Amino acid sequence: MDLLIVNGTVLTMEPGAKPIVDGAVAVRGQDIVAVGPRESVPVPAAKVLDAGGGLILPGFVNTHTHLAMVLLRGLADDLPLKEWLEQHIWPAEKAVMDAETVKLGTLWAAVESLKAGVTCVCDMYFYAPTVAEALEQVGIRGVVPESIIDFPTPSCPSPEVALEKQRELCERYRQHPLITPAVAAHAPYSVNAKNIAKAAELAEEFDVPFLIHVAETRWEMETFQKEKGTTPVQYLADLGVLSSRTVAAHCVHVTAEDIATLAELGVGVAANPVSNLKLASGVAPLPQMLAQGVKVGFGTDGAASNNTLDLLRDAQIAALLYKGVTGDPTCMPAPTVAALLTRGGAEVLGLGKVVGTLAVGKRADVVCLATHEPHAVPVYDPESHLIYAARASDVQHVVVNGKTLVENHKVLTVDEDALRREVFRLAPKVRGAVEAVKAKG
Ligand SMILES: CSC[C@H]1O[C@@H](n2cnc3c(O)ncnc32)[C@H](O)[C@@H]1O
Ligand SMILES: [Zn+2]
Repeated sequence: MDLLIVNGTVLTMEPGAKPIVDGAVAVRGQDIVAVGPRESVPVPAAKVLDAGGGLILPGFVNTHTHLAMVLLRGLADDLPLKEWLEQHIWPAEKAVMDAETVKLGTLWAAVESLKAGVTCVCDMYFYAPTVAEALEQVGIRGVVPESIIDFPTPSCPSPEVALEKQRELCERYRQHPLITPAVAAHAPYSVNAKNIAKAAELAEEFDVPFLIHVAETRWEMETFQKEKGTTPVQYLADLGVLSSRTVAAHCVHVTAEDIATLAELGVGVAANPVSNLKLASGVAPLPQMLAQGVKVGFGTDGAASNNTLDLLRDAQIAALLYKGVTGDPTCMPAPTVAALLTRGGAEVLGLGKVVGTLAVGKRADVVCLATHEPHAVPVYDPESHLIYAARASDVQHVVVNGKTLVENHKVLTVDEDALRREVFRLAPKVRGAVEAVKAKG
């Protein structure tokens, strides 16, 4: 055996499975080869990870983020989405996001993600090959698209170039163990129908995820109703671009008919509760979506609107938020939320057969969560603990694709201190560049 993870309660997150007290997970190469009570799991192993009596569970799956935007964290707060994007974020990206900056931002974001228990990220940004290179360097699993918008982006002077780059990426990364190539179109209000259709066709041709922001704000919903006489979801459905490979980020402003359409077409929804709250975009009707059988996972969105990549925090806030808005304490119970954080996210990304639960034959993406700090003692119910008490800082060990990437809170694959120094060095330049752009008007 290559790796044995022992001395913890195993939460497999397989549907209906009970926690395994004093359980173990055995790993050979990239794969889980045994999960069960300690005495049932084969020994010896080349390496043993001791979970210290805590929890052993699948890594969290971040279904929607913009990794390199960690470099814009806290640069524009307390604004609505449209003003935030058009007057602050897009000018900032234009000024600073070259390939080198995206590489640094993505490395830093991957470190933040791993240390928060996230083993799989679905990015949506620019310079996809650079993003993929950074994720491989850290060792985290990723869905990586090149993104199309109807205006020049930091990596593509035109939508045509973006489409070419999307094709090259899909060809280069098919069959990669960690990187799933993908195609992204920014949103139905920023990409015209022809380009959305071309991007979706490419995703279909390569059978890769198709990512798009959908129905994030009231403005988007009202604009579509006024100008096209339909909702953003129906507009995309009528274009024929929604399918089981679609990852629709947000879906805050959706009608009952939209929810039925999302369910019928097998669309995955990446819900971003914290970003939606911070930008005052609204609250996505997740309980209704789940009741109708829509696939749902959680996303942080970028760190410029969250302002962290702590996906556990998104799940925990969601668990409380829906109780608050419905007045029903049984709404979004801990087991449901824990499932969305892991298995649900994997299903949204089309990776449900690969990761999302601890099961024999799946890749070993595993998190060990310490439960000895005062806020974590005692633990009666592991799922309750995860959703109502645990903190990202409890993440002790992280394994991705069978490789130990974090051991005793330390990232092993990259030099965190050196990256921190580089980010500190870059931050004043980012601030300066953004202020210069704003001063120009
Ligand atoms: C082509 S995707 C990257 C693009 O999206 C921008 N972005 C970041 N967060 C959001 C959001 O919540 N809604 C819409 N667009 C967003 C990001 O700044 C990049 O320009
Ligand atoms: Zn987003």
